[in-house]
Amino acid sequence: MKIALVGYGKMGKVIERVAQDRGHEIVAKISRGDDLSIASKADAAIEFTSPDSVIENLETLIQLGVPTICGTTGWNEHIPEIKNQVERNQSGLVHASNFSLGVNLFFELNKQLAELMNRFQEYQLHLTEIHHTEKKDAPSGTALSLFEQIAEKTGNKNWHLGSNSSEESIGIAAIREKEVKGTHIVSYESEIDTIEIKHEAHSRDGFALGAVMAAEWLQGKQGVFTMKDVLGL
Ligand SMILES: NC(=O)C1=CN([C@@H]2O[C@H](COP(=O)(O)OP(=O)(O)OC[C@H]3O[C@@H](n4cnc5c(N)ncnc54)[C@H](O)[C@@H]3O)[C@@H](O)[C@H]2O)C=CC1
Ligand SMILES: O=C(O)C1=N[C@H](C(=O)O)C[C@H](O)C1
Repeated sequence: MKIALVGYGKMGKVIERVAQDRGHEIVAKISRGDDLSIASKADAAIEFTSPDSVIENLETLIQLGVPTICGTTGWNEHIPEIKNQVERNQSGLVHASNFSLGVNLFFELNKQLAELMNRFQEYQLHLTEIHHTEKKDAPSGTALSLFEQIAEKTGNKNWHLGSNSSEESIGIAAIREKEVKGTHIVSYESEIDTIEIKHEAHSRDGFALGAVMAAEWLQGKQGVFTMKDVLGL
């Protein structure tokens, strides 16, 4: 498969290695300010840039009709308008706050735990995410996905940045430390004890492998998908 990398930062570089190991060819490495139309010669574009660039990039890639994988976080409020554009142009898009197999399994555990714990009001829930100091968005896209999964099971509608939750709102602590690839913790705390589930990425390879597998899976498909569709969860 011919792949165009849109964004050649930390993730773009790992995706290049993983894609080449799987026998794919990188036909374009697109940086900020470059002409995106070069991506039209690729079978798939893999977009990992930044929250201020992603919407313009996606709009152009959809118009070019290039099947697109988007890992950039921090644009959830634009999902409905991007979905409309994909449908109008009959193109294909996989987007996910986290492309790793481990986190997508963790998401399933999170939903099951939320359903169980919702019956026990003595436990208070809070979320923690830890990332490297260069990260632009807070909370992380993955933490917001964890929150949305819990909200769907419990009806809890609000979150705020911080480590303490209240009756009305779940606290999401966003911690920034050098070199941390991505750690997410869901904690249920009572006076007596704490129940926690945790996912810790040891490298960026899992995110990159998931993105390349999503590009392989998307070939010949139309519509908007997430990693749940790719993995058949
Ligand atoms: N969904 C997932 O599994 C994962 C998502 N991410 C997300 O991916 C994004 C990128 O992460 P990193 O690679 O760590 O960031 P990074 O800052 O190392 O790399 C981003 C690159 O995109 C470039 N860029 C910015 N605007 C651009 C544009 N308009 N066209 C082309 N290139 C442009 C930047 O100059 C930079 O080189 C972030 O939003 C991050 O949250 C990161 C890891 C996993
Ligand atoms: O910026 C990162 O690095 C990461 N971003 C994603 C997120 O916001 O959830 C996924 C992963 O945790 C790494």
